[in-house]
Amino acid sequence: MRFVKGHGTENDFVILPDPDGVLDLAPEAVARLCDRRAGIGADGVLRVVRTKAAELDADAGADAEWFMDYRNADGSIAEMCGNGIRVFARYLVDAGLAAPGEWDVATRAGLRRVTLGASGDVSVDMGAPELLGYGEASLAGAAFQGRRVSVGNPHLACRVDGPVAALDLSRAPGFDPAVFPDGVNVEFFRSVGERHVEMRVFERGSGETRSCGTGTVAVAAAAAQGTPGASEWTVDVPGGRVTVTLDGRTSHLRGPAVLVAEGETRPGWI
Ligand SMILES: N[C@H](CCC[C@H](N)C(=O)O)C(=O)O
Repeated sequence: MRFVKGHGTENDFVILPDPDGVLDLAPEAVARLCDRRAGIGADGVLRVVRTKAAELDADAGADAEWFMDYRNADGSIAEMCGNGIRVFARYLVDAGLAAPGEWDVATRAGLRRVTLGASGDVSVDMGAPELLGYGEASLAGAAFQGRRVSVGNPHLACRVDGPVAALDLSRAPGFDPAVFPDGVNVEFFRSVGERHVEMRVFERGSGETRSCGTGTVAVAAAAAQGTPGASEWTVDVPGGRVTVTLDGRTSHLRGPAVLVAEGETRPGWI
């Protein structure tokens, strides 16, 4: 099986070109690919399939040639991946399967419009983040209050006072499954300047990652509560820096997308 390895602010992915949708990607296979010791190693898998070859609802990919089939490292399926879609778009242009410019990608959260040149950063219209009320997470017995935000996938954005580097994310944060029946990505963020935050994240299905694109949008939306009009936010994550723009109608995420390597898995390994 041919693969390409890429990352967006060190949130890394195994890209599986599958234009005709012939790969039957079982959760166990995804977990093996993502295993950082026995496999290739990644936070998730991006299967690249033409929408007409994907099992999508009739209208889901009507205006997009490509569907991003995103999987978390544990093999679970998630609705959307903000760093992943940047890497996905960069792969399509690099592989000559799409031209630089602006076009839609189909995802399980709906169409997402990407804008990219022949190289450099990628910008994505991430849709309107939905502030859904409040929730709580716990770390080592301490409770953290946060805003529940949907970016197509579920987030809990918890503001903290001290450096996020001081938090122990070696274990999953606790949360109420009655509030988050489908699980949740938990972000911890602190303001470090005007419209400038730092963040760490414990992702649903992948554990702590160096970055979470949908999470940066959730954090910017939570931090911007009450900020009138459009605002541009700088979000520092352990893996780098992204820019989130909120305009009251939708949100845009802009950041790097790097292709690192490509190869073939050994026959019979997966
Ligand atoms: N773990 C997330 C999906 C990946 C999100 C993250 N890698 C991003 O860049 O948005 C979830 O289960 O909703």
